Amino acid sequence: MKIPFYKYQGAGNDFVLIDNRDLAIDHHNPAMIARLCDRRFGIGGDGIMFLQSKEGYDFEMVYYNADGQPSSMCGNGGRCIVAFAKFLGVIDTETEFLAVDGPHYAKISVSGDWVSLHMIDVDTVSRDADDYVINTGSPHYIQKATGLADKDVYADGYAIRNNDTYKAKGINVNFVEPMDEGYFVRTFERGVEDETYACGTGVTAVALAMAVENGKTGALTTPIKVLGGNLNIRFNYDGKVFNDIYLEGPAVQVFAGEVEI
Ligand SMILES: N[C@@H](CCC[C@H](N)C(=O)O)C(=O)O
Repeated sequence: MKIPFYKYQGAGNDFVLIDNRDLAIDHHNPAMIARLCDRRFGIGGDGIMFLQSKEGYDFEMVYYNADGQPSSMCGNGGRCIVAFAKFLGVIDTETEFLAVDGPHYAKISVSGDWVSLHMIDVDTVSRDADDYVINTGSPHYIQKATGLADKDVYADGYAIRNNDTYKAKGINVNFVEPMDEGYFVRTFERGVEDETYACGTGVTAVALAMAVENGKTGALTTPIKVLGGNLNIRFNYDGKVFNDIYLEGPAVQVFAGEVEI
């Protein structure tokens, strides 16, 4: 059967988007999902999302990683599906939708290509030696780096993601270096098993870790440059809990088509 699809990217983190409000597509099919995300044999993407109806919400976000497996929250995916919902006429400029980690509020620009996404509160910051481990909807490892532009992020990220501590459940690995008023971040993503051009829950975790690292509290804003563009994270931190966390950045439709499933 042939189905329509849309391709979106948020700071270079790219996704296949499918309108499944009529539940015509049975997406519990890892081989099909992995084939659609394959960059040579499919459409190509770091993940795929199905927009579905959900009582009490504007819509539900059903997310799969490129490996075909359902996973935890995708921040850039969340921003892209909000842009998709606006494109479909499901929402106007504000929304409350349901994702795997719970309800999310988001606001989208009138032009439809800039999304500010409310993320879950965070009350736990763990350490692994000098590094940080934080769950912002997905699990993240954060390590400071120097010379990040030239770092072998695949090799170093792969080694941490597959060490004895993290191998079974997996973890996303973020390397961070100060830059201008904010930071430069590169991420090795679980479920893609490679470096991606951006990771929304990842840069959010980095911003929180750097607040702890630098002893900063209050209303904070952290601009972050990634391989695919620029993202911004706003939040409040009282020294114990991070709340009112917003992940902000571009969410753009790249092309549309039909694909055989
Ligand atoms: N790219 C995402 C994260 C997607 C989930 C991740 N690969 C995982 O399985 O933990 C983002 O923008 O947050």
